[in-house]
Amino acid sequence: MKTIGILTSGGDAPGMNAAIRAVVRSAIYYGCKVYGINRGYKGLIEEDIQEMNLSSVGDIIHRGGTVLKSSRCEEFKTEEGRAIGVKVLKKYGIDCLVVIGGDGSFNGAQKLSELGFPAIGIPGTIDNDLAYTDYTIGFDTTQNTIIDAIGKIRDTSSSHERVNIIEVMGRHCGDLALYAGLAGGAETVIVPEVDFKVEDVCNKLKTTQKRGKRHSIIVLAEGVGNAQDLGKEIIKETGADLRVTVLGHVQRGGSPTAFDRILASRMGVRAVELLLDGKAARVVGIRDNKIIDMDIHEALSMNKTFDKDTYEMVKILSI
Ligand SMILES: Nc1ncnc2c1ncn2[C@@H]1O[C@H](COP(=O)(O)OP(=O)(O)O)[C@@H](O)[C@H]1O
Ligand SMILES: O=P(O)(O)OC[C@H]1O[C@](O)(COP(=O)(O)O)[C@@H](O)[C@@H]1O
Ligand SMILES: [Mg+2]
Repeated sequence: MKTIGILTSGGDAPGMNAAIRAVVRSAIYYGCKVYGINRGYKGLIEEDIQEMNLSSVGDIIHRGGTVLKSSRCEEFKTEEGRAIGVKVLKKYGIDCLVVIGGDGSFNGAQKLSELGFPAIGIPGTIDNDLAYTDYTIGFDTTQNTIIDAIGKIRDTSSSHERVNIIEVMGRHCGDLALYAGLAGGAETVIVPEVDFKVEDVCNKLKTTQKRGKRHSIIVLAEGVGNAQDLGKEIIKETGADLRVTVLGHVQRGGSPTAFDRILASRMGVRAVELLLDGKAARVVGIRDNKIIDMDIHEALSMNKTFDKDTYEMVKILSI
């Protein structure tokens, strides 16, 4: 019988609970013992741990956030911090660890593996910034939250014939801006992966205004820069009546979509199967709708390619 530890780390993401449920329920089904580690690596170092049973994960599949709580923990980036972590895992008799988080959390899991402690990563981040997987848990829900917001802003933007800049999350990855921009019918999408000129944005506004389109939605990825500053430059150049909305943490919450719940469930079960097979230092992902797993070092060394075709398509569809 194996003893599995599970934690959630980094920015929370809708669907993390569905992944926790899948790991706990499938592990118990296969006869394992499961310990939930609260507040990510911070809770590991501080020994904030409890055993989980089938009902610990009851009534959570539909809930956003993470019942295990999450954190960012600087101490775990140090050798000393990780050594404490490994000592605590051993003290509880934990044989292997499931880490649900993003690129940063996976770096932590990789370091644990280098210390000889078996860890498996499940991608939970709204950013969709991991190259080895088509989707991360939470990305779909957040896209839907953003398009809901774009729709509402569009109503007032159209009534007042305004330009609205909507700043969305994604750290250094433009996926949220790009796909939510496409689905929300944005006129302009600005992402960190593609250089842009304020002049081009203004020229587009002038062109569309000439054909009678008086409102415009600009979706800006946070990694590019400040939405207020961009707004000021556009007003200076065009005299537009312009408003800025920074969506912020509303994007991280909410009940996960069916897509994220199903993805999380499939990934959680695969993570447990890997551990039962004695596999370690691997991450779970999805490609072409098939659940895959790969070496964690390999996954983290992959560079994400930006979907330039879709970016060009947004331009064509918004003229
Ligand atoms: N290089 C690293 N070595 C060890 N742990 C790391 C490393 N990078 C990040 N972590 C751990 O993972 C946590 C979450 O990382 P972060 O980048 O904030 O979020 P995410 O995992 O969602 O990308 C960090 O606070 C830290 O505890
Ligand atoms: O929770 P915080 O500290 O406000 O961090 C905000 C950042 O976290 C995210 O929401 C999620 O990023 P991670 O999944 O990498 O933690 C980013 O999109 C955003 O830049
Ligand atoms: Mg990240």
